[in-house]
Amino acid sequence: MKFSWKVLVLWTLPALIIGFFFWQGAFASAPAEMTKNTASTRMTYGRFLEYLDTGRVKSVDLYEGGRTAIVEAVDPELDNRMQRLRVDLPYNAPELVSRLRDSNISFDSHPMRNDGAIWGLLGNLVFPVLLIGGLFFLFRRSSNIPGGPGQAMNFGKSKARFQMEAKTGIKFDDVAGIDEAKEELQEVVTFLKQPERFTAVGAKIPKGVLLVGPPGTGKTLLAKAIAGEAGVPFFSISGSEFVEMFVGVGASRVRDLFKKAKDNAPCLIFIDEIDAVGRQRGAGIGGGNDEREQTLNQLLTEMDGFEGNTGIIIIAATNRPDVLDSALLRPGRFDRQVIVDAPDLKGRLEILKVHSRNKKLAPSVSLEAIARRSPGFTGADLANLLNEAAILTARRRKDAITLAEIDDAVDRVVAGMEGTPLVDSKSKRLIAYHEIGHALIGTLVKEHDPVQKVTLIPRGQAQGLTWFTPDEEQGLISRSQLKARITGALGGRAAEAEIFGHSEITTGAGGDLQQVSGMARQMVTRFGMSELGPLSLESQGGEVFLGRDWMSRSEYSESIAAQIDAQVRTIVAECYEIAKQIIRENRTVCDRLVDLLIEKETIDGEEFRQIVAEYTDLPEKQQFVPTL
Ligand SMILES: Nc1ncnc2c1ncn2[C@@H]1O[C@H](COP(=O)(O)OP(=O)(O)OP(=O)(O)O)[C@@H](O)[C@H]1O
Ligand SMILES: [Zn+2]
Repeated sequence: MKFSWKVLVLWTLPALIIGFFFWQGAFASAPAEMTKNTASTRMTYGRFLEYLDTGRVKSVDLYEGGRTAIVEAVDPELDNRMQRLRVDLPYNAPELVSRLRDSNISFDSHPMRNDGAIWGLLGNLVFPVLLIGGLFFLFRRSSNIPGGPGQAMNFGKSKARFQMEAKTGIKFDDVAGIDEAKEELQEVVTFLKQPERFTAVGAKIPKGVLLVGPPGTGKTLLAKAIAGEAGVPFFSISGSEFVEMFVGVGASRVRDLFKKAKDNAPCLIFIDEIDAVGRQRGAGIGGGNDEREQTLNQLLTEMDGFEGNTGIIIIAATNRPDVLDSALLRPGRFDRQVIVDAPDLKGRLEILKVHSRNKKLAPSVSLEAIARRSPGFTGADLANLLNEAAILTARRRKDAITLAEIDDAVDRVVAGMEGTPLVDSKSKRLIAYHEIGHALIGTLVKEHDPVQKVTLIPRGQAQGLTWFTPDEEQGLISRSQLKARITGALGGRAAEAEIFGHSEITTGAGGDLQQVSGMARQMVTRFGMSELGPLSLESQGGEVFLGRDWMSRSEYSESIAAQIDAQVRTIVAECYEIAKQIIRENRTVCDRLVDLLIEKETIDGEEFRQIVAEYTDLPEKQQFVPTL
């Protein structure tokens, strides 16, 4: 943190104040009773009751919240002399207290010895706490003057956790690569800016739009751009923040949010992750979640409670539209859906243009090459990629980002941080065979995507990696392509088993097998590519289609489940056999590639294919591979 007087004053002043009151509190109420609260002789509780019954007790003083009594009693064994005795009482003896009150024994109850000091201290703390609270509030206020450009204001963390930005400062130009979504939402800007145009001809302005798409595709950004273009305030909250532990809190947050929004209309409300509150009611584990349902009901009520021309538009985002309660999607609520998907090649190029505006790129770097190198990247990934590349450039003390940094940044975004390679050892050899297994099968199976590079440099969780260049914008995927992918993914395990023997296979294939099972299962249940025929048997969420409704997996018959499992197993077994066979038949080139990989740590796709081609014919598709 940078040094500033404001911070110094804000922290030291309260500290001094607290210190002062502690010091004062500790002395202020050192009680005078301390002297009375002592007695050297103890008496058991039973004895005390006996004394009480026989009328020997003259006075009782309770201390320490009723846990200790100092009793004055006459002791017959000591010539009826008065004695001060200390009795430890069983905690909280209310009958005793009422009995003493009703008797004519002198009875008093004192705050405990330290009670006095503690209460005094607490009493004295209330003031400084209020003072500090006030100071912080002032500080927050002064640094968050509403209306400042792009300023986020958090309305009282404890109550409504929504953010408000008076001006988002984001324009449609800042959002790229999702042109269709932008076009559809252009109209929303007009709803906010000129509602008269619609109401004049009797059109009902929609209240809610649902943005559907995977994380990081720019849904939040798009919503902010709408607010920015329309020049209206932007309220945002995440669905997960609505739902709290305490029943009723979520509903009251919804109420607060809409109240604030109405006060600031025209404006835009953005609810991220709406599926967190908007799941189908009564579908939760154990019959549902009262708090969530209450929150959802409040949201529905609020949405019904205002007219479309009030100037409030609600935009919600989710990547699971299928789990949403159908009440949310009815007319008058989120009745418009806009898909915000991961960008295609052209889209990625556009996004890269936006995010490279303020970055220094070497002339040799073409954004198009980066776009080609990053299939499947979302807008957030691309922004992250360029930033990582810039960080690497700075670390390497270069003055512009070159292809080397882009390349490393891609690997980093996809697979995580680079680790230190293993020294030559048996396990390094095994990993090399595993990766070469993937790459070799990827190269020799006809329908597989070409190898981009194989490396033994660990990244993230992986000890080695094989990269493939996916067929750009391929669209539909055929059954044989899926089987080729499964075979390739099994290549690592197949090589381990063929070379080192079944007893030496390792956990390194765990991730591969997960992918394999996922793909094979989808072939059977989603794409109707097995002997079970062209049937959709399972939704993405793991639900199963039976007759008219989607049901959870446990609801369909054991026999269907068994048939699905058998089909999945057949596909995987078949692919695994092919993979092992390819390794067996190409053992010589496999060994040579492993030696080379251990020596060089990385082999690029072109070199890899050249070496393989010396031993065997490459399938046609693999012979001409565009490189970056
Ligand atoms: N289409 C895009 N154009 C430009 N930048 C984008 C785009 N998509 C994402 N980004 C960048 O990624 C960041 C994160 O995106 P954003 O938060 O909008 O994604 P999201 O879809 O809302 O994700 P989530 O569902 O995880 O909230 C943005 O701030 C922006 O820098
Ligand atoms: Zn693997």
